Amino acid sequence: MSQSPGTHPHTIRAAFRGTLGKFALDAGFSAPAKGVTALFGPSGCGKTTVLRCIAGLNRLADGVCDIDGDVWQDRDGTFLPTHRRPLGYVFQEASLFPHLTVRKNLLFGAPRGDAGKNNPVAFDEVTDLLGVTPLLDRSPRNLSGGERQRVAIGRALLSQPKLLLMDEPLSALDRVTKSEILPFLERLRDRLSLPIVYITHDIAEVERLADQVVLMEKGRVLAAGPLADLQSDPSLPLATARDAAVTLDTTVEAYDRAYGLLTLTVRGSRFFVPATPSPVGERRRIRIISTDVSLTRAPPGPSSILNLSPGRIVSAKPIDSNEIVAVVALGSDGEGARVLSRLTRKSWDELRLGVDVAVFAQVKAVALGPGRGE
Ligand SMILES: Nc1ncnc2c1ncn2[C@@H]1O[C@H](COP(=O)(O)OP(=O)(O)OP(=O)(O)O)[C@@H](O)[C@H]1O
Repeated sequence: MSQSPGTHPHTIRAAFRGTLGKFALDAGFSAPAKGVTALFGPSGCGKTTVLRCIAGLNRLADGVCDIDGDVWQDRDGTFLPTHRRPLGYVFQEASLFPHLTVRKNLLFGAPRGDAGKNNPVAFDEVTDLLGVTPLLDRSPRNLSGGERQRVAIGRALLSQPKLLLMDEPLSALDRVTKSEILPFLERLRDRLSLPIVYITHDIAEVERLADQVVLMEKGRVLAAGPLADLQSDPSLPLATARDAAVTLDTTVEAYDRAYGLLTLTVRGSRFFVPATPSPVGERRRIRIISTDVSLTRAPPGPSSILNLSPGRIVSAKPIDSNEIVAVVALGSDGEGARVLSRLTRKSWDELRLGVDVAVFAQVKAVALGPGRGE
């Protein structure tokens, strides 16, 4: 595999331009080679095509694919065939070998003997992370859809990839099974230092899993960057959507056992959230929906709303003739984490709000609790 001083360690660089049938693709992005990078956009915008180009399954001559310092494709004609690219690929539906046990399915494609001596991903760790240890001696024939998909993810991981590609891995599953698998994917993201490129058209999956997002539309990249940056950019469609939200990665500061409330800190603020106990220092991701955030100009009197933070309006955009979305940077210096507040134009006018105006952002704690923010 070629590695030269001109390459980009710790980075995924992918850019592909060309046509497939009638479809024109001109999509490029760079992202840190760690955590989950979500390719997000409507059906038919080219997400799978980009993933297939990264895998070497589609070949566009005008293409660059540089994964953590290794060049898989370049405009000078470099093009590694798929089997020489150390990647795992998880599809919408798991295709397991029906005549092999779960254990043999998992080990299929795993390096053996000397080649497997220094495997960074250990068998026991993967089966434990994915909760498939009790299934090892079973046949895939009698596994549920969710169990099959967890085995398929395990098999991809045990091939010891440098990059894991996942193409809508939850879309064939029902809502309950999806919500059962999401915590497994969060654990993979948090415990393994393996970059994942994850396709979805479901914003809820992006909010739960993504560290970076590549926003696609009609074969092009609209924007790419850290999830919170894209969510709080009013020029992008995420911020003005009816269900717009920001996700904040917070740290557990305390737990109030008497009231069942976690205190979570984030740059410029802290939030009280109804939740089960979590160890101090643990990372916790919360989701704050734009319609749950209200603004005041002056600190309010006694209120049932537990979460109150000073901040500053940094940008705003009309959604239609009646509603506006404001981006508020939290903290007394107005430099902290950003949240969205969706409000009526009437409130906007009556409070004389505008960019650079100091405000207090309020969020009910119950809006951040189980089933809402968590
Ligand atoms: N090899 C090909 N030849 C012709 N057209 C193609 C080829 N590959 C993809 N396309 C077309 O490119 C477009 C983008 O498809 P792609 O599957 O990448 O979109 P997507 O964003 O992943 O959509 P979905 O979420 O529905 O899977 C589609 O119109 C598809 O028909």
